[in-house]
Amino acid sequence: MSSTIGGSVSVEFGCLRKYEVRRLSTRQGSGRMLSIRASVVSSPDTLELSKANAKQAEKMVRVGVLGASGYTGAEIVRLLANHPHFGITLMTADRKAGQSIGSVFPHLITQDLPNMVAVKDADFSNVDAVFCCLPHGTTQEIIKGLPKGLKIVDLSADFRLRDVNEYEEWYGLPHKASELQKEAVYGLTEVLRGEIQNARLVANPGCYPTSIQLPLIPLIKAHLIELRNIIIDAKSGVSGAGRGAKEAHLYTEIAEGLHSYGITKHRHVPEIEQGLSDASNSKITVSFTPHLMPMSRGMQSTIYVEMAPGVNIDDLYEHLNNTYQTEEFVRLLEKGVVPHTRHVRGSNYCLMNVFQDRIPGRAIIISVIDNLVKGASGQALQNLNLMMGFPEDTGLQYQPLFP
Ligand SMILES: NC(=O)C1=CN([C@@H]2O[C@H](COP(=O)(O)OP(=O)(O)OC[C@H]3O[C@@H](n4cnc5c(N)ncnc54)[C@H](OP(=O)(O)O)[C@@H]3O)[C@@H](O)[C@H]2O)C=CC1
Ligand SMILES: CC(=O)N[C@@H](CCC(=O)OP(=O)(O)O)C(=O)O
Repeated sequence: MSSTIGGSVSVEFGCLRKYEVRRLSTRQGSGRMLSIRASVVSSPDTLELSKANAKQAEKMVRVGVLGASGYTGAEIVRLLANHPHFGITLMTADRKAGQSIGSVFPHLITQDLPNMVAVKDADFSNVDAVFCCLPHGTTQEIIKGLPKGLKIVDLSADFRLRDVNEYEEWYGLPHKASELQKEAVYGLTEVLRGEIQNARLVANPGCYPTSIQLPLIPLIKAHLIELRNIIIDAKSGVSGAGRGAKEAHLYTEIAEGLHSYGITKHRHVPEIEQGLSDASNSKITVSFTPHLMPMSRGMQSTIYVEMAPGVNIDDLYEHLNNTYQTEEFVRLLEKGVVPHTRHVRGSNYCLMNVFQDRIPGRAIIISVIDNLVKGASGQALQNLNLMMGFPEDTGLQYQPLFP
């Protein structure tokens, strides 16, 4: 069905048409080009191959989207429209059970999909893998009851913290599936892809922790920054809070203003500290303050760090550049260029850059993602691609929507 040779992927659908997607990498500069060629395959050998491909196509991965009527669920459905190997066979909703996806999300009307059902009525016999896009707390109970053979990518926070006591402390709920917690792999793709490939249950990272850990983990591992006094000022679009109606997220509460929330006690603190502490083999604590921005999607983390003795801003830049040189979805911008949330909108990219502070020895890191894509559904798809043995960028070649 698909093969990867160097930078090219060739995909055959059914038996006759062959698409070749070739990525031309010009990483010296920052550009890359994508060329797509379609041709008719006709030699006897390729006809045999096509029959095999048709068989393989029958084995399309059957995907369930639990919570398809929410923002991250809808984003999974949008991304999967472009996926050659994954087909949606099941979608669930709670209040909106029984409805079609097009009635809940008219932008998805073009997709021919089954109506959403309640989880209790869901038939998992025709599902190989699920994206679980449900509120935390509910998720543990539901995942516990799923058939054992299913691959699961959970977008909620329920399996991200290894220590279930810490989960209880920060989420205010006892963990109800501690056995499953032991097998969960944290899904920060660029950092843990080896483990993710072999996982059955992946805990997809939170949006803030994704934007924060991607720049900090390589710098910590290379001892380029001090482990103390890490200060993170982060801002999110309102879709980060989900689609459920809440007074705090009314237009009148959000528009024409900006406010911080969760000061000193946001539930992403232990997740961020867990990832950074793993990278340093010592306990790291951070100051983290999130803010709500009057925009629908997008996230920026501005991170203030102290450089290690003898380290300068060029060392930070060169190290991040080397680390992410071969990564599709994480890019360091050219020196001096400021990443904006608009530069990643609708895409799975994380863009970042580092700047010398006017205070000697300090650096400022800026990292941007789309909270619904790299911060949720895009990274989830990247992970399921790996778990199912496909190139991790399959179905994720969306360029950012700009301006
Ligand atoms: N939004 C974001 O940017 C990010 C979100 N996440 C996490 O992903 C998960 C989903 O988030 P998001 O899509 O924003 O949330 P939404 O509130 O938009 O959607 C929640 C979904 O879960 C369904 N649901 C709610 N309660 C239940 C229940 N008791 N049983 C079964 N289904 C239920 C809802 O159904 P219905 O609509 O029919 O009531 C809906 O489909 C959450 O855990 C969130 O924390 C992670 C990273 C980023
Ligand atoms: C704007 C907003 O409210 N954002 C959410 C985080 C979104 C996210 O990543 O959430 P999970 O950890 O639940 O997956 C919050 O601050 O709680």
